[in-house]
Amino acid sequence: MQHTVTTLEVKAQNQPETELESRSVRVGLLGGTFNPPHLGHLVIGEQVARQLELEKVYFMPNAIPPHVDHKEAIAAVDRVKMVQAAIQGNSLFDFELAEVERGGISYAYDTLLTLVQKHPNYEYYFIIGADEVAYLPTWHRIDELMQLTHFVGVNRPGVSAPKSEFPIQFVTVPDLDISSTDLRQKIAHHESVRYLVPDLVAAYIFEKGLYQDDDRN
Ligand SMILES: Nc1ncnc2c1ncn2[C@@H]1O[C@H](COP(=O)(O)OP(=O)(O)OP(=O)(O)O)[C@@H](O)[C@H]1O
Ligand SMILES: O=C(O)c1ccc[n+]([C@@H]2O[C@H](COP(=O)([O-])O)[C@@H](O)[C@H]2O)c1
Repeated sequence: MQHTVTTLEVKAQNQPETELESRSVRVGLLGGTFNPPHLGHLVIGEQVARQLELEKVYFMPNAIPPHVDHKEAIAAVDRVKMVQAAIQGNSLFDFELAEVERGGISYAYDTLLTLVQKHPNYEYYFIIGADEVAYLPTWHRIDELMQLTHFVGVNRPGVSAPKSEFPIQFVTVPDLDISSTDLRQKIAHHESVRYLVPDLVAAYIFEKGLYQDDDRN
């Protein structure tokens, strides 16, 4: 069963919302399952924010990723807490809980409709890895989604240079060959994940005993 987060215990950690609300702002959105979040996510968030001069990058854990054959992720509450731990200390980073609070399959189109209504002065840049760029044509209501957000593609090791029929902006980031899948396997096999995930995320994983069971990874 997928759990949803119904209460938001932690307020946005950085700039007060009121300050951002009063002017037009370019913000990044890094959607993901974050099962678990890792250094690859942080590097792409930082690089895109700096290179495109975004004011914030919102890390947005999904509820159920819209893939037919996805493996069940761990509880949303754990993924949210790991994301919050991962982004600590970077004033460019914040988090967005629209998808876990909504629950169900997290179609980006539904999310952006809500976010654009909530923050009419935000210009969104949805960040996706090269692996996801190829699937963009299959995204739910992609043509309408393109009217609600820009897309930013970033390179990812092992994935050939992506091309897209859509007007995507590409940003080059340092290659980090890290994936959540690989991390889950490493943890189950008692291999080191140090310097692959932030220390606070590793501490959370081991305190909660996450990803120990190989069958669920
Ligand atoms: N090392 C990386 N380099 C570039 N992009 C990445 C990297 N890791 C993740 N991304 C991108 O970040 C977004 C969120 O990723 P996600 O949470 O699914 O992590 P993941 O490592 O791809 O997970 P999994 O291995 O479980 O599929 C996706 O658009 C993905 O392509
Ligand atoms: O809206 C869609 O149809 C859609 C299809 C595939 C992926 N996404 C989103 O893209 C982000 C990256 O996906 P994933 O599976 O790599 O974590 C995440 O926020 C997903 O919810 C969205």
